[in-house]
Amino acid sequence: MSKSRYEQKPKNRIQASSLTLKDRLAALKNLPEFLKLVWQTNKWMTLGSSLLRLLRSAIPLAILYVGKLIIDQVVFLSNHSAEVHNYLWELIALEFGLAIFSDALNRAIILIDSLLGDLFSNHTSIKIMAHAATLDLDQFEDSVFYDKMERARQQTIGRTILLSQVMSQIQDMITIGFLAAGLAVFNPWLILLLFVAVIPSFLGESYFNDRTYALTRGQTPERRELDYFRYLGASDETAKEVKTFNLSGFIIDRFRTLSNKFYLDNRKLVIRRASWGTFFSMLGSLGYYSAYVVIIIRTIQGKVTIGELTFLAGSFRQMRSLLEGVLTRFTSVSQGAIYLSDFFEFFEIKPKIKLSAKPLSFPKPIQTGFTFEDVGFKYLHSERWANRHLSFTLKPGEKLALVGENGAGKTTLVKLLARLYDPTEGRILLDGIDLKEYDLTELRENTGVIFQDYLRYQMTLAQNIAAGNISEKDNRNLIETSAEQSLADVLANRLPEHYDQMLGKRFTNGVELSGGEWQKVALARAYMKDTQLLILDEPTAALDARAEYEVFQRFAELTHGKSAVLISHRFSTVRMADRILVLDKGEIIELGSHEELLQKGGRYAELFDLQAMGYR
Ligand SMILES: Nc1ncnc2c1ncn2[C@@H]1O[C@H](COP(=O)(O)OP(=O)(O)OP(=O)(O)O)[C@@H](O)[C@H]1O
Repeated sequence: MSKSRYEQKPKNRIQASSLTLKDRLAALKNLPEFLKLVWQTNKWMTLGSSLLRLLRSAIPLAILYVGKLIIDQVVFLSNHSAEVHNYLWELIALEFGLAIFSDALNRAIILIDSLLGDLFSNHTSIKIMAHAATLDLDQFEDSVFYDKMERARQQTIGRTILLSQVMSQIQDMITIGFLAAGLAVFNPWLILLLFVAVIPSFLGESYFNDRTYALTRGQTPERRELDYFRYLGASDETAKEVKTFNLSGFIIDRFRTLSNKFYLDNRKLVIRRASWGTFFSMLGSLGYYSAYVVIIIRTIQGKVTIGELTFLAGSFRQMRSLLEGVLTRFTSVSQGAIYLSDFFEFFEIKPKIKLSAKPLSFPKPIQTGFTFEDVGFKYLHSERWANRHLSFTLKPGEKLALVGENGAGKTTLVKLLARLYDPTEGRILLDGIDLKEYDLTELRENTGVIFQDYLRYQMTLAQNIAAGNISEKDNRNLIETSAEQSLADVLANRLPEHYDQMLGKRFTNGVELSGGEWQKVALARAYMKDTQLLILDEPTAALDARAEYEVFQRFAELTHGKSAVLISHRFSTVRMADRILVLDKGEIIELGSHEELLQKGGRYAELFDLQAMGYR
């Protein structure tokens, strides 16, 4: 079996089990791409936030320096019993002004960050949805892919936090630069002492972040299971079955076991982290007080003034907390940068269905029809053939019914016809040319498929019908005609808000429909497009006998001249088709008209008699 694109190890893949500092630094290379994304989200806000932060980063040094001047001035005045003159008041006013300015800058930065964060989160969510839309059906059916998409999706909030973290990181580093320059003028050794005090704490943080990351990542599949049980246990869609089968005890037990396992795993790590964190923080305080002692001794010796003492002690204290912040934040920034790998990797996943370089236009009308040439198909990760050795032609205008037991491969066949998958072996031709040569968008526009597991959109009736051809969502005439054709118009007339009625129970004023009513609504989608091929996969299973009869009468009239494939277990429906294709274990065992197959006395005749007997 060939390896799928997303199973291969991408170049920038970082293995989760052991994350070294090198890995973390390597992950930082995702940041330029990330910042580009931020820039694309909103240029002006990005620029504004950067400028304000630059300004803000110079303020601590300025305040400390003005503070030193004030204290020196006060000491001078008190030693010389001199008159307080304007200079002191000016300094105090300056410091006051700086404090107010700094506060205003902070608020402006928080404001811009939160707005930019919202926009950024919307921007990336839209990008994820847009990319997911380009991928193939079987990629969604693969759990490896699904986990990756989940991680890319769930990290939306994480990425928004990362945004302000990266910005703050840059700002704090510039502030440290300013403070270090000030400190270096008086005593460069203090800076060295500072680093020695802070680095153990950084290494500790870094180690524990690695463990947390590895743990969280390793838990992704189980977390999905946990989310699923949470949904099963408390959702309108599951409530009915959970109640009648009395499943809540089972669901709660499973949830409890899983969530308890997470709790215990996490608790161990959190406790170790807290203990080591306390120890490292003590080392930091030791460093600070050592420096403090050095400065005090030098002040007593008269080598620095009292003002300088406060300046140095203040600078040192601020630098320590900034440096600790920067180093701690480094681990979360690199953490975020590693999660970004998941995000960017998701965008590296390419659809497997290859588009033709020079796509052909869909033929109008179809000349010779769709021809299956020894087509076989295996689902991803499956060793079994779902379809094999399929050879037949669906002629233009022909109505073909597919018959076969559960799992015989009927739905798979129509998915191949609609090019939701490409055959594993053999070819499907349209008018003698491989289906792969045709423009995929045109192919989709010219084929209408209603699957047995169609979606019940929690939207209005009109929107539910318009889903069949969303470009016509405002074409009320078309929507109403489609509803008439599928018999959904009676329902529309009955609903209080008619076509604007919200369906389903999820949103306010929603009305729940019966199974058959939903099916009529879904069927209306088929009539929204003037397609050349229509596929109905068990479209009438939930309809009552009269409705089914009428639906098919109309279907035959409305699709006159068009090709159609019907899947049904009801022979009253099946017999209306021009030809019937009988599948068994993915292979064709019979093909012919109702009369021909009855005469043949094979599987079709046997199944037909079986059903007919039930009605006698
Ligand atoms: N997404 C999938 N991934 C893997 N295997 C699948 C998938 N869908 C179907 N199969 C398998 O392929 C085989 C054919 O399934 P298919 O849905 O085509 O049958 P069907 O004839 O439409 O059945 P039914 O009458 O029950 O709808 C089955 O054995 C099924 O287990």
